[in-house]
Amino acid sequence: MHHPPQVQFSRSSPCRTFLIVVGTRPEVIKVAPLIRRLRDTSWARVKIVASGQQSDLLGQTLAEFGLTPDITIRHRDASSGPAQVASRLIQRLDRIFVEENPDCVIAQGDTTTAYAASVAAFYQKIAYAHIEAGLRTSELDAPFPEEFHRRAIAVSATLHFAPTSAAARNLIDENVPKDRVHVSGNTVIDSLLEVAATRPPPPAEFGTRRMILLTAHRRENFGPKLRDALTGVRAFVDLTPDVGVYFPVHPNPNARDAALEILSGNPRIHLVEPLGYRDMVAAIQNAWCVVTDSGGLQEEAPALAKPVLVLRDLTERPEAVASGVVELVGTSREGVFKSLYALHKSPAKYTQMARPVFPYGDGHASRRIVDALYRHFSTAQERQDATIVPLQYAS
Ligand SMILES: CC(=O)N[C@@H]1[C@@H](OP(=O)(O)OP(=O)(O)OC[C@H]2O[C@@H](n3ccc(=O)[nH]c3=O)[C@H](O)[C@@H]2O)O[C@H](CO)[C@@H](O)[C@@H]1O
Repeated sequence: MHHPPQVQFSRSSPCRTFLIVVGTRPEVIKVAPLIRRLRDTSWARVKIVASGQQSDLLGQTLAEFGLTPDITIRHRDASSGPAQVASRLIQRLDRIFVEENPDCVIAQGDTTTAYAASVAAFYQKIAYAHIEAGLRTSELDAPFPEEFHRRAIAVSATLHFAPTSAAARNLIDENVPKDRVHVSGNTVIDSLLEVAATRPPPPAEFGTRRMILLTAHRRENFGPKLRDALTGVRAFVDLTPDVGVYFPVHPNPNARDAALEILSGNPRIHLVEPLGYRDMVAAIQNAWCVVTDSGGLQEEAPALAKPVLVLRDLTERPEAVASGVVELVGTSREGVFKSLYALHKSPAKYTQMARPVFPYGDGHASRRIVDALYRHFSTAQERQDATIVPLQYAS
């Protein structure tokens, strides 16, 4: 990955307008550093559209990052299946895109919001920049419906910002033109390193025990798979007195009900409300290991040298698995129990998995994206007028 030059733009450059569409907590965490960098330029006008895909978590995360949406989509219809949300959003975003007439729509990841924004942008012939492009599992329905969203977005996006070279290769293999694919790193590492550097204090319940930081809310795990996986965690913790669990429980009732039923009643297991990002980073930094089905945590925990056991059979993030710091353990009770037991029993295994690795970025992804956006959306004359100042990077 090369370090991009910092571009100082000519004062005479007219602005380009970017509409950034977000709908969920992880999208906000991942676009916040990009919004800040774009707003720091003299040539980009940025507007935030909050899609309302998530209600509370979206608002809380925007507030934590000091972001105020310029446009908020409110949903009178409470039905929340992907088809209902996608169809409502395509219509609403279409109208917004006509009214705002941006030069480019930017969206992140694989949510219904990112997908609906790509369809609406396509119909209005507006450029679409996809952040975190090219992640793929080999199965269209795992994760569901996110894998479909990613693949569909790639068909119509104008610019594809891939976090890794493997993700870029996936896109090129799908015939995305090479010059539209940029390996930027994942912007989540920009957010993570910035917050981690402030050394936020650990949550009160952490104490001195070895704490498992647990999160689980993937739609394809809801039901028996999630219950099995949580039962494996419970059995391990009941048998291992020096271990505890810290579980910020997702508000989705499918996740919440299973968590309360299976994990309540052990004083070493703490079920807590979703954490703000600062508290979450502190929890990762102070955890013994992370057990999760989340995508973001597979990217963050390796950078903070924490072993990750993934409650899935497949991952679109093979890089950290290949480094030996992330293990796919599936969702069977025995599999989850055995993996935790092995990590606890073998200091050599733990040391091998508790190494800092950075396959997903170096904290400078947003700079690379801003630089590529400038190169794409400026004219040759504007570029000629601009002064290019190489950035000094800390080693
Ligand atoms: C299928 C898949 O992998 N899709 C992913 C999915 O996101 P996810 O699975 O990563 O979603 P979550 O687990 O909800 O969020 C994670 C983030 O939230 C932080 N966090 C968590 C709990 C908490 O209490 N407080 C917090 O602050 C945590 O540290 C992390 O940064 O959609 C994204 C958007 O498109 C995609 O990028 C991404 O591929």
